[in-house]
Amino acid sequence: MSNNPIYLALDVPRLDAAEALARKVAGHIGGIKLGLEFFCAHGHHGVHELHKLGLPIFLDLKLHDIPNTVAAAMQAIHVLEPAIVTVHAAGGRAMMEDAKAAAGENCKVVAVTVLTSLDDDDLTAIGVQSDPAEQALRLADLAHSAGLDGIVCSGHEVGAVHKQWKDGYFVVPGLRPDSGNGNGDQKRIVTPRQARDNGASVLVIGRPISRAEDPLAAARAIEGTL
Ligand SMILES: O=C(O)c1cc(=O)[nH]c(=O)n1[C@@H]1O[C@H](COP(=O)(O)O)[C@@H](O)[C@H]1O
Repeated sequence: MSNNPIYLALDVPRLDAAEALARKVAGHIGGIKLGLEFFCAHGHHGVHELHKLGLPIFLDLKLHDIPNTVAAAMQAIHVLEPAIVTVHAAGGRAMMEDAKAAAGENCKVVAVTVLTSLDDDDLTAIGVQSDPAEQALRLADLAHSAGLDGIVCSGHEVGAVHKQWKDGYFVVPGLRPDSGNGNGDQKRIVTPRQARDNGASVLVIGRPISRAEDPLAAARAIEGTL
């Protein structure tokens, strides 16, 4: 497996376009992240097609349901041999324990803590009194004690989480290489280099590569900053 921490988020609607993009930048990424948009549109077939590139697949399904349902969903994706799968930490300890127990032996299960699209006000609006940093730490603790491999958080929190969970596996999205890139819907952003320096294991990058005028040049440039 490559040491390159960049996982390209293939949030593009067409399968042929997703394949072409991944093929173009394959030498400058360490894996491919297939999320809800991709999976809802292309399902197992799409994942099988992308496997042909020979890169590790991160299946970002953000599972969040009762433990029995999440465990069954984990079993249903075994055949896709994902390297990483996401669940929501807010699903609770039992859900995370059952998700991990149902996962394949070589599959890391990581828990989303606080989405990078949320800020303090958004948390208040959903009844969370803590700020994103406190909430991410609390949910990281819960994920750790439930036996998960790691968590998903922003580059702002990953340093503190890393301090208390030394051998955790930390997935960091919400990355923008420079101020020229629009933040879009992301509210808690850092640069890929900052995330790496703060202890990220995986850097999830989508639009800064997929929407770049020249995706290959963008991927190369980001890789060069690490
Ligand atoms: O689990 C994720 O990957 C994820 C968690 C999170 O808190 N924020 C977040 O942006 N993501 C994903 O990371 C990717 C970020 O995409 P860009 O903002 O285009 O780089 C998307 O595929 C999101 O679904």
